[in-house]
Amino acid sequence: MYELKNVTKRYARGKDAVQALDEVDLAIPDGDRLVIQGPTGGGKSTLLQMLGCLDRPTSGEVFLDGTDVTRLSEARLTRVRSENIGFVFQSFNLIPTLTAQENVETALVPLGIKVKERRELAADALRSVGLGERLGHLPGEMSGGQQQRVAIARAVVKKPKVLLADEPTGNLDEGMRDEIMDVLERLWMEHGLTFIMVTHDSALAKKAPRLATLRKGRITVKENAGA
Ligand SMILES: Nc1ncnc2c1ncn2[C@@H]1O[C@H](COP(=O)(O)OP(=O)(O)OP(=O)(O)O)[C@@H](O)[C@H]1O
Repeated sequence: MYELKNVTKRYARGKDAVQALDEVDLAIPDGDRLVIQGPTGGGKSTLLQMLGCLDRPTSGEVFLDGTDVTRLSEARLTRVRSENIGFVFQSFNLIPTLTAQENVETALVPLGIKVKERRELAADALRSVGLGERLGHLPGEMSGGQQQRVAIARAVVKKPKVLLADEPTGNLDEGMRDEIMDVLERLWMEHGLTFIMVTHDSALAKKAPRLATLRKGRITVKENAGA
């Protein structure tokens, strides 16, 4: 469960400041599926960074399961992130010299899981996204859709509570977009994840049960009865 209270984020830009988030209040219950959209520069990625504990607000509070994460030390914040939060980005961010299995394993290293178990968990996660035959492939030997599935396996292998996705289909053609969304929706249903996705894709936004729109750092949220 997330609760954002009065979250403001300002970035310094030369002598000026950019207000990327402007007094955002937002509650996200466990197991929610929330899509965030809005014009470019509206603050979507900044909001995702706050939710992902990748950055701190200039002011305001971000509660994750009752703890104000803005007050945690860097070390505790890193721990919260590596245990609870999986990320999927538009650019798959895989390590090109590591195999699919090794890429997925990297998410388990900070959790102190032993090598043998890491390998097994990574293989299971890759099978769950339909890549059981590709464990030893390098990213460069896979299609964009397959690389994104590796990135999804890496995000969910630690069984996080929360999955954050920033334009996960932005680099993919339409066929692959549907394939990736099917994988994400299945994982959301199977694992009871809280799934928060930024997308410019209005077809995907229409399917979301809850839709947040960010414009000039200000948020509005509406339930999507048609989804
Ligand atoms: N690290 C930074 N330093 C300075 N300004 C930043 C930084 N990150 C974001 N901004 C500014 O904050 C505002 C919000 O940016 P953000 O990336 O959150 O928007 P967005 O809605 O994700 O945009 P897009 O759809 O183009 O990805 C923009 O004006 C952007 O230029």
